[in-house]
Amino acid sequence: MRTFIVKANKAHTKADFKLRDLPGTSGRIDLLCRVLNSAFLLSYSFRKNVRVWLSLYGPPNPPKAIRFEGQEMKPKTLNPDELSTAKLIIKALKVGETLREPSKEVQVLPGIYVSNMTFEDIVRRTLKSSTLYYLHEEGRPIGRVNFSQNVAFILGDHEGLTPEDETFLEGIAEKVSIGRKSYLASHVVAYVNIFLDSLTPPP
Ligand SMILES: C[S@@+](CC[C@H](N)C(=O)[O-])C[C@H]1O[C@@H](n2cnc3c(N)ncnc32)[C@H](O)[C@@H]1O
Repeated sequence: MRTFIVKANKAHTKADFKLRDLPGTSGRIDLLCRVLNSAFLLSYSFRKNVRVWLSLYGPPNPPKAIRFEGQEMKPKTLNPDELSTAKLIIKALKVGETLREPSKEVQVLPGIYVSNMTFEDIVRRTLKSSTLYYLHEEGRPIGRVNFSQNVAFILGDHEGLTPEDETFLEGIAEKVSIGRKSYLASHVVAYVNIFLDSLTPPP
């Protein structure tokens, strides 16, 4: 299983943004749509062995967590275009508006869940079943890491993680780098997926 956790510190936690101006009005939910695309979509098929957590901390009701579970999602739920993916996030945020409990998850569609879980909740839950890595430009080169079966990768949004996020991750997530340049979050996810594919012999 591969898990990607994106900490999106500015991403809106209510569907109060304009679909036709996602970058300007949503706290960069456009970036999250592209991450989902890179995490799940193959040409003509879909990665069932992937889970994505979007950890949203923007206004007005942080935190919100949206979990996408590849094993449960119907392949046609996620399409390559950004707008239809943004509509899935909007649906999740609308369902999440009624949630009061801190950690109860509610199903939005098969394989898509929303909750009020914090970034720390997500990380602690993931640690129970996966080795955790923090994707960072200055980390250990990805080619020198021995990956186990269940791996989880944390990455930031357009502004990266905060110093507080980084302090929390110290000692629990090794920093791993795909190169010294700062790449787009969606490109990083695509690269990690393709790199991990290359470690597994074809069936
Ligand atoms: C667009 S980058 C953020 C850049 C931002 N200026 C910063 O200071 O973090 C989004 C995320 O992609 C990941 N990332 C970007 N380049 C990377 C690299 N070369 N190796 C590993 N992860 C990278 C990091 O997790 C980063 O937070």
